[in-house]
Amino acid sequence: MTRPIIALDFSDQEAMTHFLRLFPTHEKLYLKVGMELFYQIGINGVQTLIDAGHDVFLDLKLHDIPHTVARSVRLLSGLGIRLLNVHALGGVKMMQAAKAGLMANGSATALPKLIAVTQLTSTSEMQLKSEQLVTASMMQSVSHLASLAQQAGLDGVVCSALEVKTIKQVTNSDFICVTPGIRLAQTTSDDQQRVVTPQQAAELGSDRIVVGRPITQAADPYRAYQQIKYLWEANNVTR
Ligand SMILES: O=c1ccn([C@@H]2O[C@H](COP(=O)(O)O)[C@@H](O)[C@H]2O)c(=O)[nH]1
Repeated sequence: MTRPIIALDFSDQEAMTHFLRLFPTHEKLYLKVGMELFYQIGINGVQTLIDAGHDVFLDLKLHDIPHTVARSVRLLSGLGIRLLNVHALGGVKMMQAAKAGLMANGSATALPKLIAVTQLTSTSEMQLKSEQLVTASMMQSVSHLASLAQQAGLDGVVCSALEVKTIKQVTNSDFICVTPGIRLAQTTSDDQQRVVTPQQAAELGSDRIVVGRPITQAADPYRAYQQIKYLWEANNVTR
């Protein structure tokens, strides 16, 4: 069974440590370190999480010229993290460079899976048209970006669970779909636009769900984690 990935969106190590102390020490978690926390704890902080037995998704959404992304991915690939991502909007050449950077890492640790963010789950269909001037639908844009990521040799994408079925049709069933934008029914969506419940994500075929505020800002984060894990796993028979 795949555990939900918990987005550790905290501003410093102290807040992160306080949060992790709410979980039993034997519980090995799948944790996502994003930009906010990484800028504070850096590579050493990520190493601390790995040394404690947790799996780590380093969500830095790299998006720069191919040379810069390749060198960054090469460096980050040796940390022992499980997942690393770039932005598909950087283009095929940038994603190919990222893959080449990954393969050029000579460290003995297992290399992470490399995935690409398609359209952020905080982007609505309306924003796609009015701000990005994209005339295609959200589904077309996301599945096109997923095809480009596959073409560049990446392992999968970050998308909304709403797009998983179409992505798997245009790529293949093994192409990994990691899906944030998860909310329990009848709760706030915050800044997320393309949102589903853990049960829906499972039914729609997500490979991994990413959950932040519904756990980190819950009155009882461990209880919220267990509830979401149960709802996800109970509906997810194949993973
Ligand atoms: O399209 C994307 C890509 C990444 N994220 C990240 O996932 C979490 C979601 O947090 P919530 O509090 O559950 O909304 C957050 O760290 C984002 O940076 C995303 O939401 N959408």
